[in-house]
Amino acid sequence: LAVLQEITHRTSGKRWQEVLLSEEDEEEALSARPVQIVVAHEDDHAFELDEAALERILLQEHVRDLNVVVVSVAGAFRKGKSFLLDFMLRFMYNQTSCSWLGGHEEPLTGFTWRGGCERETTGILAWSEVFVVDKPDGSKVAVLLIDTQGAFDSQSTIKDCATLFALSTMTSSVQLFTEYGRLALEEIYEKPFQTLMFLIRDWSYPYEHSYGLEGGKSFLEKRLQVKQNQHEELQNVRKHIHSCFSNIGCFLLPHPGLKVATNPNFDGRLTDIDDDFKTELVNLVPILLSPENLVEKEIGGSKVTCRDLVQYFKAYMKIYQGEELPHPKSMLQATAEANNLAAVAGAKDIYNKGMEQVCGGDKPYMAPDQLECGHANLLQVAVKHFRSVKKMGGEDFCRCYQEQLEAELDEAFTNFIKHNDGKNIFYAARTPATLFAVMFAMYVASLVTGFLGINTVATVCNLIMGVALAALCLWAYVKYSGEFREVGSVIDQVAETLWEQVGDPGVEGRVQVHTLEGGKDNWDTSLTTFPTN
Ligand SMILES: Nc1nc2c(ncn2[C@@H]2O[C@H](COP(=O)(O)OP(=O)(O)OP(=O)(O)O)[C@@H](O)[C@H]2O)c(=O)[nH]1
Ligand SMILES: [Mg+2]
Repeated sequence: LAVLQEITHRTSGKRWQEVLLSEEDEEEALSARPVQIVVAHEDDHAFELDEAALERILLQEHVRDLNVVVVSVAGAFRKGKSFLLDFMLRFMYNQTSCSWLGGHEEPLTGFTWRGGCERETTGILAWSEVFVVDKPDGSKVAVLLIDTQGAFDSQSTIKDCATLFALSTMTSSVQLFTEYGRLALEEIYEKPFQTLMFLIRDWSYPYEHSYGLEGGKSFLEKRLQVKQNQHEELQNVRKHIHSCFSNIGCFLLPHPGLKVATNPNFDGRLTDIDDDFKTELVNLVPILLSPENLVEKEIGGSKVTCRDLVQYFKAYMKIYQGEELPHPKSMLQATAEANNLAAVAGAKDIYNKGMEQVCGGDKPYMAPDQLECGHANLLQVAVKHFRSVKKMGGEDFCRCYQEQLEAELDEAFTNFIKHNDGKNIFYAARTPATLFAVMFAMYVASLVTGFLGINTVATVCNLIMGVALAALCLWAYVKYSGEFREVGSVIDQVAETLWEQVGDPGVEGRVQVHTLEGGKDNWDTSLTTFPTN
């Protein structure tokens, strides 16, 4: 569920306090701390995705295949976004307890927050621990909390703000967001975004609209009404918002009290916060985060897993690298691209897991034709999975990615073959056997030529025998110690070439043919005896 975005709005002379938009997004975490996943470079106003940090969080074994619920907070700077997120963290850590709000004297920690008028959070941060939650329907989901740089501060350009909004909420500036939503609608006929929650802080008119969700609902209905005499742009924004989100809500939060707002020594402890605020906070956070209310992130009508989310992040980040704000169409294209890449990653995972079962590291050597058979089956399963995932971008676009998938699986198969061959002790013994054979041949040759009196040839034979012996000793040392591995592989290569020239070309031939022919579903096992080339 929920991205929260603050916007300040003035209508009919009244200040519409800070509004926090809540929507559904993405992410998860590692060892309980905020991790910078998008770094903001101040000098050139560029943003950079820390892919490694993102992957460390999202590709953890226990969460990567779970559908993700991303709760991210976006909005104007200095409005208490990080502060609010820290209460969400408290809920996530203690949700079974009714006193999840924490001890009265406990300072508030988690995402860094502070008082003052200078901005604090820059770029985008994710909580390193991804929470795994059991939903009432029995499914498990991964919940990721995200904090974003505040908008409209004195150092950021409009593009910076729009980029961050768009990245964290996939919506950012209303124009970009609604426009994107409209394009996505044309293609998939479903609402592209899930939940949008406006959170209005410091609400001072409870006598007109009461605090909480109900008051927020009546207030929002009034504000989102489309009226005939409204400017067309205002009308469009209102219509678009409804057509883009499956669920729109609004929550009115009271002022937290003067200590929170003005005391420089305030450290977040509950005793310093007004009771009204705490009461409403206890109502608000479960609306966003309790298991029955968690809404999984969907893109193009399909639920997104943590693994998929990495692809989406990369794709969206890429299109924001340019000088200009991206056209909504390129955002849609990026979504289609990430859609397909995510499906490729999922299919590859199925293949790799399946192959691990068939011929993983702890499995003994298996006959090449059985291995090929396993590969052909899993290739089919993986491609079927890829095709069954709902994707945007059309058939031709999808076909390119299917080809990419098939090529990558063939490459993976080549590695599985090598790995399997490595388990064959006869295969492993090829180098010493060849060297022994060379030594023996040279020994016999030197004896014969010495007997016949052709001493030069005999000397050369002896020399070659000596070289082969030295190579054998060196090879044995490399294999034993693991040092000078390059020298070891040169010796292996030379021995392999000799083996191919004189010995059985079958094994190597099979590997070679594979690389050339890989990808065919109905593998012809008779290829195993094809000669090299
Ligand atoms: N008036 C008011 N102040 C609040 C509220 N919530 C938090 N604050 C205060 O707002 C100040 C800023 O909090 P932060 O959480 O650092 O704000 P932020 O939006 O993350 O700020 P940036 O990271 O700079 O964008 C702190 O002093 C909080 O005590 C609220 O609901 N109303
Ligand atoms: Mg902050």
